[in-house]
Amino acid sequence: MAAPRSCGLWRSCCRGWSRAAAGGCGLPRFHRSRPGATLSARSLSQEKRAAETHFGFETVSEEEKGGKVYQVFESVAKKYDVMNDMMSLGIHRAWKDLLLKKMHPLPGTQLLDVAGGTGDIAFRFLRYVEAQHQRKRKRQLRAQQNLSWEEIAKKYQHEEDPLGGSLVIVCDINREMLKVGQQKALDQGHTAGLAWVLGDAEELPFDDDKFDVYTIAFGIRNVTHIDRALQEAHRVLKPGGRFLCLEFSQVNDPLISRLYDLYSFQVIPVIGEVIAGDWKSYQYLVESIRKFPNQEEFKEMIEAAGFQKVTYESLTSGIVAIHSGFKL
Ligand SMILES: COc1cc(O)cc(C/C=C(\C)CC/C=C(\C)CC/C=C(\C)CC/C=C(\C)CC/C=C(\C)CC/C=C(\C)CC/C=C(\C)CC/C=C(\C)CC/C=C(\C)CCC=C(C)C)c1O
Ligand SMILES: C[S@@+](CC[C@H](N)C(=O)[O-])C[C@H]1O[C@@H](n2cnc3c(N)ncnc32)[C@H](O)[C@@H]1O
Repeated sequence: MAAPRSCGLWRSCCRGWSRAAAGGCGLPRFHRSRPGATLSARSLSQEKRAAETHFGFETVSEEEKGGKVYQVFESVAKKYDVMNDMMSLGIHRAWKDLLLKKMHPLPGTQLLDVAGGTGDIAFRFLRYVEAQHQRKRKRQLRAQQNLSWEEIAKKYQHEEDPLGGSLVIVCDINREMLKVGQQKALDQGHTAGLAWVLGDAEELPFDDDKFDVYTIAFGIRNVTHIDRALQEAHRVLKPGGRFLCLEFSQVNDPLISRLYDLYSFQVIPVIGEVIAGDWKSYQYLVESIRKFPNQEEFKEMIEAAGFQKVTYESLTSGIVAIHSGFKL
């Protein structure tokens, strides 16, 4: 795959995006009944239940959820980065750095960052591979004996790709989040090795076996059908490729858990209201965290999607966890 030089927005033709952007319409794809099929009262009520899901603590239909999630991120996009620093006192940066450390990408890595939003993982990836590439080049130069200074200077001047062929695609369902990310990329001078794609985690607009690494940070909690997003992750990874997910998880220490609940429910929505004028979106954030499966349950879901050697590491007493798996 050739590394795109531009960081323009590729609009995917994926149906999922247009449905969510339009506020949710269309039939749930996996719970449709066959035309003409007669359903007993019991199976009818089962169908109804199956098409329901949650949006925070609220019960909503599966069709509604995508539109509601879209509105949340459309609303918070402009204040998203500042809110994260404020609410987490900058701790989210350390969690994201740890994700990159775990990934340890080498020059040439093709990364798909799903629900990539404003590009935090993508920019870290670019900085990481660039530093790796520099180190490799220095090692090679040191290993070569008897080079003249002209030869050394030439090697530095003719560095055609500082990323060594690496590429990151940021894929997100929300146009506003991507717009903020693109502006950040310009401000931080990231132009090469980066592409932005509008697309749904449940229906990725990419061919099979394309990427070395798939990441999703604080994104999978918002997806309507987590199992479908995991299957899509498995499909687009190359054999040998790695899945990495950074997500809120379950706090295991009872004392920390009480303080955490207090902070989550009493402080976070207030900060949301004061800084972003948006209580509801931050209430959704803390509620959606409580609805997400714990470390072990999520590990099982990743395994059910076909990943092997699935492991996880809990960070900050389990407030978040990084799950890892391989397509073998
Ligand atoms: C709409 O959807 C979203 C919007 C977004 O902006 C972001 C996301 C996705 C999230 C990220 C990208 C990550 C960054 C965002 C967050 C971490 C915000 C979510 C935060 C929580 C769910 C709570 C946990 C927060 C932390 C661990 C960060 C550190 C915070 C503190 C140490 C607390 C600071 C203390 C004060 C400000 C004092 C005032 C507090 C009170 C009076 C309440 C009582 C609180 C305490 C006594 C201390 C708090 C204790 C804890 C947080 C638990 C223990 C902490 C540790 C083990 C370190 C998105 O989807
Ligand atoms: C909390 S943000 C995370 C952004 C970024 N990964 C980070 O760590 O800062 C969640 C992102 O998930 C995106 N999202 C929600 N549902 C999605 C879906 N079905 N497909 C792709 N992205 C989705 C949202 O638009 C939003 O940008």
